[in-house]
Amino acid sequence: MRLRTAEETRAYGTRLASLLRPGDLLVLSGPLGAGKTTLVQGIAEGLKVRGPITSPTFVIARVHPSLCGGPALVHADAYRLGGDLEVDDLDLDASLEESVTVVEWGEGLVEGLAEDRLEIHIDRESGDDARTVTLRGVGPRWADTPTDAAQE
Ligand SMILES: Nc1ncnc2c1ncn2[C@@H]1O[C@H](COP(=O)(O)OP(=O)(O)OP(=O)(O)O)[C@@H](O)[C@H]1O
Ligand SMILES: [Mg+2]
Repeated sequence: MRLRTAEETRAYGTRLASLLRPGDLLVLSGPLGAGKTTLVQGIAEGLKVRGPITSPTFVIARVHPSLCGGPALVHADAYRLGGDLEVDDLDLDASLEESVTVVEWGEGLVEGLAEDRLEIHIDRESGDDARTVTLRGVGPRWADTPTDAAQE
């Protein structure tokens, strides 16, 4: 899926949110400035959670409670975790089973956390603002979920 502007990336995240359920884990990878946090902003809008979504620079993870009785959004930045600390160790004021958890830079770090996860890779293209997003659902949770539903 090609996303030409930051606005398109946000709108894509908002559509993606309609597929999400409590307990879901999303692993976002891609180079610096790819648009991972931008995508999370769209997901947050779709989930109707309290913002703002910013890069979790001084904290490892932030909990964004729902504004409508739905799941909270846990937004973590594994870039700062460094080692193999697990999100479960963070002692967040939220239950991961009841939340949607999104980990930026989680590739290679959080795989052991959950057998079910949606891997989202964002790549930059040279020259302009366009990004390419690739989804890969892993585990039984995603086996029957047509993730391309978010592509329309
Ligand atoms: N098509 C696009 N999709 C997403 N962001 C875009 C796009 N075009 C331009 N941008 C801009 O690129 C920047 C992406 O920043 P963002 O913080 O979302 O990236 P990131 O992947 O989270 O970076 P980091 O690795 O530092 O966490 C923003 O300033 C955004 O406005
Ligand atoms: Mg970011």
